[in-house]
Amino acid sequence: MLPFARVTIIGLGLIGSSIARAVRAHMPTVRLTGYDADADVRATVDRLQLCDDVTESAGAAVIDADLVILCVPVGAMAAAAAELAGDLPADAIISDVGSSKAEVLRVLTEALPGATIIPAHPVAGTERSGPEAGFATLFHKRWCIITPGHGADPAAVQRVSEFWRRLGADVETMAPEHHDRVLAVTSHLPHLIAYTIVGTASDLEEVTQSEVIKYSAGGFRDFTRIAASDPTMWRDVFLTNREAVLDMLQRFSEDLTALQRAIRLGKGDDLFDHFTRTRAIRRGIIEQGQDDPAPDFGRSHE
Ligand SMILES: NC(=O)C1=CN([C@@H]2O[C@H](COP(=O)(O)OP(=O)(O)OC[C@H]3O[C@@H](n4cnc5c(N)ncnc54)[C@H](O)[C@@H]3O)[C@@H](O)[C@H]2O)C=CC1
Ligand SMILES: O=C(O)C(=O)Cc1ccc(O)cc1
Repeated sequence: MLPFARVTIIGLGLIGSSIARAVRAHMPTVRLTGYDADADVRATVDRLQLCDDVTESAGAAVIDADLVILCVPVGAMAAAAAELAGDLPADAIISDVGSSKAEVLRVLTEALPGATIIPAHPVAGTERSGPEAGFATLFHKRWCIITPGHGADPAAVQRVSEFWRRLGADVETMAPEHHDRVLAVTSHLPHLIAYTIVGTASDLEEVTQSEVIKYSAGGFRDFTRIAASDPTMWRDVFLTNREAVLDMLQRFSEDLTALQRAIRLGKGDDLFDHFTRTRAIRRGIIEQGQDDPAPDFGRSHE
């Protein structure tokens, strides 16, 4: 049996439109309703026929939903929830796909008192945004982390887990605070480093922009892809996962300083040992079948 019959997606950008496409592909009988605050996005979703209905308000979109998924930037979750609060059916489950979880659970609980809130984070995406960037296979064999709060209804957690499994994801359940620490080091800090290094390279006086582009070897090219990620989305991630990111950043700075010192003092053995340890970590990731699908993930859909 399908976990949900009527699914509403609020926010029809990369992730929302990918969910719509994946629902169409894997659960074609589900009735899909969508709403986006941006009229151009609504028109695009209509043209691409990604939903059965695209409404003119958030309230109209949720009126008979049994699952509502908020796919807006994490800084817009509170406003999106407040907008639909008056029309959310009492038995509906509300979920989201935000990249940070504790703060989102807090604002959703505040905006929707008494609602069944089961947050989730599909750990799958690209640097692109908008409804045309989405694709149906985005979640295939990628993790989706469900982060229920204390006392969440286990049956509701099961239904949301089953929904994501049907979209092709592997599902794990985790406390929101633990999620935020794990993702701070595996996703948020790497994005911050990419944003930094691309800025550093472009600010160099003695190296021209065209040299940076022309001679960007593999490593730097990968950073430029990550640093092209959506500014609104990432601003919100850093502001809503502040403590965990600052803690990981502190540890990272200390480790960077240790490497800096090893270079300055010519301690080749220290550098070699460090690089040997990190090479083993990469090999472990590949052996577990969790390799990055490709730095150009998603481009084949352009
Ligand atoms: N981009 C990625 O790789 C991933 C993003 N996420 C999370 O997914 C969420 C959405 O990200 P994307 O789809 O990449 O962003 P996007 O920018 O492609 O789409 C967001 C959409 O939300 C709409 N929106 C903003 N405020 C709204 C509101 N109050 N009501 C209705 N619609 C509103 C925007 O008009 C836009 O169309 C974010 O919370 C992000 O942290 C999660 C996994 C991966
Ligand atoms: O494009 C990439 O490499 C990503 O890391 C995509 C991504 C961005 C945000 C998330 O919360 C999850 C995945």
